[in-house]
Amino acid sequence: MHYEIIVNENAGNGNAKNVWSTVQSLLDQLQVSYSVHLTNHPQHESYIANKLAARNLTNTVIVVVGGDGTLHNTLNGLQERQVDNDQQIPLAYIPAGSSNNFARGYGISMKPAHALQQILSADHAYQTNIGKYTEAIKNEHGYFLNNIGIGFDAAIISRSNHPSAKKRLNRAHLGRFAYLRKAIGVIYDQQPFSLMVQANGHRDAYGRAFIVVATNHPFIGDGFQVIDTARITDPAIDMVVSERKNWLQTLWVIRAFARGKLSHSKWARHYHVHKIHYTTTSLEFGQIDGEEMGNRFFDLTVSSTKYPFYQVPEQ
Ligand SMILES: Nc1ncnc2c1ncn2[C@@H]1O[C@H](COP(=O)(O)OP(=O)(O)OP(=O)(O)O)[C@@H](O)[C@H]1O
Repeated sequence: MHYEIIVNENAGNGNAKNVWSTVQSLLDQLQVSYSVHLTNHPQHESYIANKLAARNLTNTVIVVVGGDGTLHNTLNGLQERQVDNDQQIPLAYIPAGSSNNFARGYGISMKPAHALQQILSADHAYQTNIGKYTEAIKNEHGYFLNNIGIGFDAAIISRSNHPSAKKRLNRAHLGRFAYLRKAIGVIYDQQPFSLMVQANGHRDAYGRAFIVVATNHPFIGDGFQVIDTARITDPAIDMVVSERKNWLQTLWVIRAFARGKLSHSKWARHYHVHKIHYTTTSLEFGQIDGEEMGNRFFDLTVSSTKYPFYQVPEQ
């Protein structure tokens, strides 16, 4: 097996550089066949992946060393070229970002040497559920590994991506704390919005939506569980919608979110479906796998598909 390795050394506030150094010395020691591609600007991984897919590689695994954003962009860069499922080059992942939610959802060790072992010991690709979306207003389509959120969580990401804030708080290892602190700020600023959801032949109208997250597994933000029962092994899409009624109820919702119990709350609606369509009628923040989608209108259809991962999941 040959490994094409895409490394975003900037991920995890630069921690990915150390991770890559550990992984590289192990690969050299074990005399593994590999090539490395270091990214040097945002989205570069998408371009590299696209070029690799054009080469119709066989007996090759594409390994991403970075965070959820680097993995997301790599997957989408590959899929732009890979029309047929039998062309798909398997992926693998060594977490080196700040959140690493896909690693939590799939069962990949946070220890680089162990994550590498999960790759090198694999003897087949694991067909893994991933999310698929189309957005009708901007005529976009793509894939996600973790989640798509509109409103609350996306507004938090937009704030957290302010470079000074993220670096300062991550350096102090206050990722989860920072996330919740931003959440309080977002509650002050964010207006509830109208949302129409169609699933299983039913239509639900929400007048004061606030949290809208479709997810492939439980994890979001800095390791919070948005829907604790969601499983990557389940091909269904889980989505939670929570409305904002008043201050007390909103704080209760945030408390449930922080404790990983939001989807069980009487203030949230949990969908567990194969396909879901939803629209907003106002400009809202969106995020996909922690990457900003911008402030925009949404007309989304979300379902699931599969992608091969050449990595043994941890139990
Ligand atoms: N060389 C680079 N310099 C700056 N940004 C880069 C570079 N290479 C990739 N990027 C961009 O960095 C962004 C964030 O990467 P990523 O999400 O992997 O790291 P992270 O934010 O630290 O981790 P996580 O999402 O797990 O919290 C992505 O949008 C990616 O395109």
